[in-house]
Amino acid sequence: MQKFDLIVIGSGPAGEKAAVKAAYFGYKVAIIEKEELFGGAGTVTGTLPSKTLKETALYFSDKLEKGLYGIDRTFSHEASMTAFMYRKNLVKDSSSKEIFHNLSRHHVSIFYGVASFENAHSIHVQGKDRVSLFGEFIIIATGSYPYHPANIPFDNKRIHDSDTILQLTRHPSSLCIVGAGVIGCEYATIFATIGTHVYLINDKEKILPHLDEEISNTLVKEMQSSGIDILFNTSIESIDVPPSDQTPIEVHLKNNKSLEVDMFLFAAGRSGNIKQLKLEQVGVKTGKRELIIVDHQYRTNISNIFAVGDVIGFPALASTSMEQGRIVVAHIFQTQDLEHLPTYFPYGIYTIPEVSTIGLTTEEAKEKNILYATGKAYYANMPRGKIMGAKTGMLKLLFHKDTLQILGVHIIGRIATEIIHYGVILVEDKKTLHHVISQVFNCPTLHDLYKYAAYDGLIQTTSKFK
Ligand SMILES: Cc1cc2nc3c(=O)[nH]c(=O)nc-3n(C[C@H](O)[C@H](O)[C@H](O)COP(=O)(O)OP(=O)(O)OC[C@H]3O[C@@H](n4cnc5c(N)ncnc54)[C@H](O)[C@@H]3O)c2cc1C
Ligand SMILES: NC(=O)c1ccc[n+]([C@@H]2O[C@H](COP(=O)([O-])OP(=O)(O)OC[C@H]3O[C@@H](n4cnc5c(N)ncnc54)[C@H](O)[C@@H]3O)[C@@H](O)[C@H]2O)c1
Repeated sequence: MQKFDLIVIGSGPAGEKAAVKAAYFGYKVAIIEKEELFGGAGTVTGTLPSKTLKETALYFSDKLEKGLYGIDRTFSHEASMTAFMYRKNLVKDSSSKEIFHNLSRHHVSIFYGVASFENAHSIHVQGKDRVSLFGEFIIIATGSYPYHPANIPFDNKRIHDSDTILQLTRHPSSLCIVGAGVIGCEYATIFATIGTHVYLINDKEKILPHLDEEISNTLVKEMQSSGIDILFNTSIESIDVPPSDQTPIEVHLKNNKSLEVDMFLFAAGRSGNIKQLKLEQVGVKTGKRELIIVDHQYRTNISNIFAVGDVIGFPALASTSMEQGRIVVAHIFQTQDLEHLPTYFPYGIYTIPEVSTIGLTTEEAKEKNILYATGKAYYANMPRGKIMGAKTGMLKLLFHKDTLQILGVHIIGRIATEIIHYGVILVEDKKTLHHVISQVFNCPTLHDLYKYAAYDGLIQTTSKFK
C-alpha cells in the first residue's frame, strides 16, 4: 500500500490549497478527485462559471455601455446559447488545467476516483484508479451539492439546480428562481440582463439578510428596475411540468398565486458531500445537512482526520475554503504561519450591480448599542464614475462616532468586489476617517469613494455647518 503523510479528498478550493501547501513544506501528499475536471464548485460548477456568465451577459447586452458612446445594442437571442456559454467553458477548462499543473508542480500524487474510508488511515479509491492508500493524516474537502427538495421534479431540461443551469442549450424566455440567497440573486440578475423575464421567489421578507439593510434595499430596487419580479414571503407548493417544451410550466405558490414560466431554477441551499465517503467505517461525526463537525483547528472527532470547505458549512465560500485549506495544514504540520480565519473577511456578491461588504452592518451596530455614524459617497458624483457612466452605486462607511474608527464598509456598484479590499485593511487595522482622508489616491479612481465617504462622515459628526 502506498504511504503518504497526507491524503486530501477533493480538489476544490479547499483541497487544492491544502495539498499544495503541505507539499511545499516537503510532505508526501496524495489528492483524490472523483470528477474528470479538477476544481469542484469553485471552478467547474459554481464560482468561476457563474462569474464568467455575469461578464458574458454584460458584454452581450451592453447594459453598462448602453448609450455611453451613442451606440445602443441589445442582447440578441440569435447570440446562440453556444456563444453565451463559450467563455464560461473556456475559463472553466483552463482554470481546471491550472489546478492540475499546480498540483503536479508541487509533486502531489494524483488519484482519480471516488474516495471512501476503510479505516482511519486507509482510503480506498474506486474509479479510473483502483487502489488503497495509507495516510498519516487525512483532510476531507469534498464540498457540497445543491439541495433537492422532494416536491421539485428536477429534469435537467427545464427544471434546474445551480449545477445543471450551466448546461442550458437554449435561452429561457422566462425563469422562476426559488431562493433569493447569493446563488438565486446572482442568476436572477444574469438572466434578466440577457432579456429573460425572471421571477424570484423568497420565503422571507428580505433578500440577503446578512447585508446592511440600506444596501440590500438598494439591490432590490436595482433588480426590480431590471424587470425582475421579486415575490417575498412565499414558496413553492407544487409544479406542473407539461410533456411539451412549448407549453409553459405551471408553478403554484404557497400564497395561492400561480406563475407560467419557460424554465425553473431551484437555488435554496446546499448539503455536504459525504454520501460516498463511508464515514460510518470510522465514526466521523456529522450534523445537519450532511455537514462534518470540526473543532477550531478543523479536526473531526477522529484525531488524524480533518475537514475544511463547504463540507463543514458556514461560511462556505471559495475564498474562505482556500484559506481553511491553508490553515488546516498549519495545524496538522505545525507550520506556525496561520492560526484561524480573520474575524472579518469580505463578502462579494456578483449580482448586477455587484455588492461587497466587510465588518459591521448598521443593524448590527444598533443591536450592539455602538455609538455609530455613517458617511456615504456615490459613484455618479465621482469623476471616474462619470467617465464610466455609472448612474447608480454607493459606498458607505460605518464608523464609531467618538473615535471615528471604521467598523464596516458596504459597497454596491461596479467592481465593488475589487474596491472592498482597501476597506478590509481599514477595518482589520482599525483605521479612522482621518487616516482615509490623509491618503493620496490615483485620480480619477473609484477609490475616491472612500475619501468622499470619509469627508461625508466627518460632516455628519463634527462639522460646524451641519
Ligand atoms: C453557483 C455558485 C456560485 C458561487 N460563487 C461564489 C463566489 O462568487 N465567491 C465565493 O467565494 N464562493 C462562491 N461559491 C461557493 C464556492 O464555490 C464554494 O464555497 C467552494 O467551491 C467550496 O470549496 P470546497 O473545496 O470545499 O468544495 P468544492 O469546490 O465543492 O470541491 C469539492 C471536490 O471534492 C470532490 N469530491 C467529493 N466527494 C468526493 C469523493 N468521495 N472522492 C473524491 N472526490 C470527491 C468533488 O468532485 C469536488 O471536485 C459559489 C458556489 C456556487 C454553487
Ligand atoms: N458570491 C458568493 O460568495 C457566492 C455565490 C453563490 C453561492 N455562494 C455560496 O453558496 C451557498 C449556497 O447559496 P444559496 O443561495 O443556495 O443558499 P442560501 O442559503 O444562501 O440562500 C437560500 C435562500 O433561499 C431562501 N429559501 C430557502 N428555501 C426556500 C423555499 N423553499 N422557498 C423560497 N425560498 C427559500 C432562504 O430564505 C434564503 O434566502 C451559500 O452558502 C454561499 O456562501 C456564494
